[in-house]
Amino acid sequence: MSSAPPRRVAVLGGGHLGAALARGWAASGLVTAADITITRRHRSKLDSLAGEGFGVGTDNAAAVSEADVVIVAVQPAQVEGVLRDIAPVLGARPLISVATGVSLAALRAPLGPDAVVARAMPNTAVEAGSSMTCLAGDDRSGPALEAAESLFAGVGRALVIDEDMMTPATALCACGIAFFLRTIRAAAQGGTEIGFHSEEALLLAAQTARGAADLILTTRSHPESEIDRVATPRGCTIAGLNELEHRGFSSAMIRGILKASERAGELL
Ligand SMILES: NC(=O)C1=CN([C@@H]2O[C@H](COP(=O)(O)OP(=O)(O)OC[C@H]3O[C@@H](n4cnc5c(N)ncnc54)[C@H](OP(=O)(O)O)[C@@H]3O)[C@@H](O)[C@H]2O)C=CC1
Ligand SMILES: O=C(O)[C@@H]1CCC=N1
Repeated sequence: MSSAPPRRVAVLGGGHLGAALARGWAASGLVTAADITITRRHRSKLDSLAGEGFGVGTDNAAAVSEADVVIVAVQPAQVEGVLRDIAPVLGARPLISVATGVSLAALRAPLGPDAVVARAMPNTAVEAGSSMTCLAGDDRSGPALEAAESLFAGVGRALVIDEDMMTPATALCACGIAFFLRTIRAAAQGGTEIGFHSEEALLLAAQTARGAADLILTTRSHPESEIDRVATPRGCTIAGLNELEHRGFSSAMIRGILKASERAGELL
């Protein structure tokens, strides 16, 4: 069971993921917007988050000083500089990095060996409370891993994995949401070609995708068993499925995941 979520959170790096995290935690009720401070260098780009009630600023060390837990959400190559900024004030606060490819050892290098750090790999569905987030820590991560479990379980599902699986997790979950989004978009495009207005086609495709995911998550059955229940002999489903496979659908998805994993492993 995860412990109570931290009261005050500093999100260093209010870009796409940092903003999604802040909004997801506030929407879930896990942390109030006023207790989340988001930083980035360009203050004006934080105006809309400030308007939503979040604390915003450009001073990482000041944000850390007022927080119970720190989230690092800058690009991988920017992590080291941010950690150097905050090293003098971090103390024993748990720090969770969502940066791709930045190891626990690399996080501790500028902070010192006793820094309480963990890694998280969520996807942008944190904003909708529906992320799949993988977490990793080691024997010195204690409170950081606990804070990560409670924060990320509040905006989807969280699973602790070995650190050496964080790169594959990046490809399958963090990049993977883009692949499923493209699949939904493509299905909607097909829907429009067969007669639906685009907004209707998108709704139908997205709810159908959600249904497919819910079937697997609630029944724990295998996708192929579920497909067998849909595909009536000589019917339209098997005709469509076989056409997808003739066009390389499964192969394209598998290759996309492999490529993303390969690139994720090269980011630093
Ligand atoms: N996007 C996603 O879906 C996912 C991303 N990740 C990881 O999350 C991290 C962020 O990715 P993403 O949100 O896409 O990237 P973005 O480029 O959108 O966000 C990074 C943000 O960091 C800010 N930043 C840069 N330097 C500093 C600094 N010194 N202090 C404070 N803020 C700073 C930038 O703003 P400014 O220029 O104004 O400073 C920018 O808004 C990456 O490491 C990525 O690997 C992980 C999982 C999913
Ligand atoms: O594309 C990227 O590099 C980041 C990491 C995973 C998702 N977005």
